[in-house]
Amino acid sequence: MNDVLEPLRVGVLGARGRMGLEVCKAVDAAGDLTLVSMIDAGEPLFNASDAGAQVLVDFTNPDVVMENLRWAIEQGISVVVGTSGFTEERHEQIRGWLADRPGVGVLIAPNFGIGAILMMQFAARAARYFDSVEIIEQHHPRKLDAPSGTAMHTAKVIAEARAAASCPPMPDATKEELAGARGTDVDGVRVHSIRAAGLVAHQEVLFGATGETLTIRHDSLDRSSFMPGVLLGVRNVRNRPGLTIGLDALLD
Ligand SMILES: NC(=O)C1=CN([C@@H]2O[C@H](COP(=O)(O)OP(=O)(O)OC[C@H]3O[C@@H](n4cnc5c(N)ncnc54)[C@H](OP(=O)(O)O)[C@@H]3O)[C@@H](O)[C@H]2O)C=CC1
Ligand SMILES: O=C(O)C1=N[C@H](C(=O)O)C[C@H](O)C1
Repeated sequence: MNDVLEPLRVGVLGARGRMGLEVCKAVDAAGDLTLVSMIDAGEPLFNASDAGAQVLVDFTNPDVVMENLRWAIEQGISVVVGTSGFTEERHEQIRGWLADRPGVGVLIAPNFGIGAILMMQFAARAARYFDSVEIIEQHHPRKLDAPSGTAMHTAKVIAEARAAASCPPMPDATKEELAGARGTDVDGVRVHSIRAAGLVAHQEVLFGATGETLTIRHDSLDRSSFMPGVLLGVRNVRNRPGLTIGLDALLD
C-alpha cells in the first residue's frame, strides 16, 4: 500500500493584510499545503490551534508579533515570521521561550525575496573592500516602520564584515545642520528611508572607494516575489527546531 502524505496544515496571522492575503493565495494554491485558519486583528489566536494548524505564518506588525510568537510557541506550533521590527533583545526572548519547547521551530526572515537575500549576501561580500557604504531603502507609504527590517539586517551584516576585516571608520566630514540629513546610524552604517506612493519594496547599497563606486540594487515590484521564500520556510520550519534568522540557511 502507498503512503499518502497529508498536506501540512497552515494558519496565517495578518491574513487580511497586503502580505497575508498573498500568503493565503499561495498556500491555497500549493498541493502539499492546506490553509486551515485565517486570522486578522481582533480575532482569537485559538482559532488556529482549534483548526489544527501545524505551521503559522505571521505578517502582522511589530507591536503584536511577539505576543503571537509567545502564544504559538506555548502551543507547540512552529512559525514562519515575515513581520519586521526584530532586535537582538527580541531574538533572545524568543530563544528563551523556545528552550521550553525543543520541538518547535521559528524562522524569522527580514526579507523572503530571493533577490533581496542575494543583495544582502553580495553586500556583505563587498563590505571589506570599500571605504564607504550607505543604504537607501524605498517603500510604499503605508509601511509602519523605518528603517525597514531588510535595511537593518543589511547594515548588521555589513558592519560584521567590516569589523572582521578591521576596516577603519568611514570618511565623513559632515557637520549636520539639520537632524536626519545624513539618515540614521545602524551599526555604524548610514541608512536613508524613502516612502512614496507607487513603490513596493526597494533597496540600494552604495559602496565607495577611491575613483569608483559599486551599487547593489534590488526591487520587489510585486508582493508575489516573496512567496517562493515564504513557502520554502513553511515547508521546512518544522525540521529546524529553535530560532533561525534569515532564509539563507534554507537556500544553502
Ligand atoms: N519579510 C518579508 O519578506 C516581508 C515583510 N513584510 C513585513 O510584514 C509586515 C506586514 O506587512 P503588510 O502586509 O504590508 O502590512 P498590513 O498592514 O497590510 O497587514 C498587517 C495585517 O495584520 C493585521 N493585524 C494587526 N494585529 C494583528 C493581530 N494581533 N493578529 C492578527 N492580525 C493582526 C492588520 O490588521 P489592522 O490593519 O486592522 O491592524 C493587517 O490586516 C510588516 O512588518 C512588513 O514590514 C512585508 C513584506 C515582505
Ligand atoms: O513593509 C514592507 O513592505 C516590507 N517589509 C520588509 C522590511 O521591512 O524589510 C521586507 C520588504 O522590504 C517589504
